[in-house]
Amino acid sequence: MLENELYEQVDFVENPLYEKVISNLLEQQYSVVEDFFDPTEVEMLRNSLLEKYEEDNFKKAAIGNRINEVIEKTIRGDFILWLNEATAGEAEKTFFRKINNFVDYLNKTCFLGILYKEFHYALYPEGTFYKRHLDTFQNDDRRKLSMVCYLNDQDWKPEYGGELVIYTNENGVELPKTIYPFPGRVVIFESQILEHEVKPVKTERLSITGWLKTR
Ligand SMILES: O=C(O)CCC(=O)C(=O)O
Ligand SMILES: [Fe+2]
Repeated sequence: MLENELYEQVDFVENPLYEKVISNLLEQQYSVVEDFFDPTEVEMLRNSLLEKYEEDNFKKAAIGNRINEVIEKTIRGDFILWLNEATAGEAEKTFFRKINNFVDYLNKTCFLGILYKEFHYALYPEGTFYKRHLDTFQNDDRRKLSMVCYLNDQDWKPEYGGELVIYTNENGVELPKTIYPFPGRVVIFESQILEHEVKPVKTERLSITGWLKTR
């Protein structure tokens, strides 16, 4: 037993990327990282998303919880497909391996107690948006951290729109932070604290969005 405990401590390797995310979260309640996934992983996920979208597997995103869903195009206009880890393909398996690794790290270092996760692909067609909201308005206060990974084309330009705007608050003053959905970029933020919105997109915008949840 003692031997095992010792091994567990020796096993722990500090991960600079995850450490950066953690200190960002502590300091400003959100973090933006460019190298959470490598370019081949992003490309695989992007292709998988597009394939599934073309096969018509996506549905119009709703608001409210799963029992009380309302489709409200004046609030959000994206199409989504929930991911199932158990039946995931190669691209999604790789995705979940990394997410699980990250969750383990968070639970070991921050005692966040993340027990569940849920992720969906999202596609915002031209002209769509997601109005300012809090992710816990889905009646799910177990959502602790929101994660978005952008799967846009390599030549994505700021003028294509679809910025994520996070409304931070510094000493009682609201400070909107604009984050462009460049491919491979991952945004992580406190689900219960930070309101945010997706500005109208001028061209199709692709991502994976998900939540790390407590019990
Ligand atoms: O795609 C994004 O940048 C954010 C999406 C979002 O806010 C949501 O799905 O709840
Ligand atoms: Fe959101």
